[in-house]
Amino acid sequence: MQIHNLSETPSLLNTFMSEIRDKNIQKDSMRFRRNIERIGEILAYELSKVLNFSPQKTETPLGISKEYLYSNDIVICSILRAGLPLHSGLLNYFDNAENAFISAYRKHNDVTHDFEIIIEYLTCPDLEGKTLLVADPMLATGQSIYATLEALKPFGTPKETHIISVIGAKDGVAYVDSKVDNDIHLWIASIDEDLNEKGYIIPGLGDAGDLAFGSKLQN
Ligand SMILES: O=P(O)(O)OC[C@H]1O[C@H](OP(=O)(O)OP(=O)(O)O)[C@H](O)[C@@H]1O
Ligand SMILES: O=c1cc[nH]c(=O)[nH]1
Ligand SMILES: [Mg+2]
Repeated sequence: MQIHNLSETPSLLNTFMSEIRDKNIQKDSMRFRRNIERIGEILAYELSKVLNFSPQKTETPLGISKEYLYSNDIVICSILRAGLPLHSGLLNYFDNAENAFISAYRKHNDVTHDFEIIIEYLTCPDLEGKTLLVADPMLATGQSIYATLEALKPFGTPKETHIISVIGAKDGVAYVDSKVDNDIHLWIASIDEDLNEKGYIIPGLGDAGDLAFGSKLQN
């Protein structure tokens, strides 16, 4: 896997990262969602640099300009729920992308303190020859992302695959790296050191789905 860890180069992104992690600022759920969306916009811009570009003529009021425009057919697949604001950010920049949604969530067992990945819903266009972006803000153990990539296989073979995430745990990134092909890209804003016993990223930010959309009853 080709890992692009944007925290290696300090930028404006750090301001948004600091706000989503801050235990007081993150309580403003509208700001939290918008910051995840803004991070999605930055990740979209960064990954756009490795797309395929071809020259196109643009007629200005005064002449002809040559622009290099990307020609990839993009499909954005987001993991519910927490993936939704990240999805919006990506879609803000990739105007004509097709869209897929999957409900790969972690079902916690309060007795064993373990969880399993449950996939109940998946809607996806044809992926054959397309550029697939799989978006989830939190890459903790990496099991949700990996389960999603496996679940998408019957929909066709993408030309290229990019995983888009905001915060990953070192071990989760290593897990995904061990499971996927070398040519898959990971675009991520930060890779944190640890995971706790409940599978939360440390220092991380807490529960991204709850911060964006409110707490849920366990089922
Ligand atoms: O890398 P993993 O260990 O698989 O964990 C990451 C997953 O956990 C979170 O979802 P969660 O189950 O909390 O669902 P939610 O989005 O509905 O809150 C997060 O959004 C990822 O999908
Ligand atoms: O730290 C974590 C891990 C998984 N999901 C989250 O929302 N946060
Ligand atoms: Mg959650």
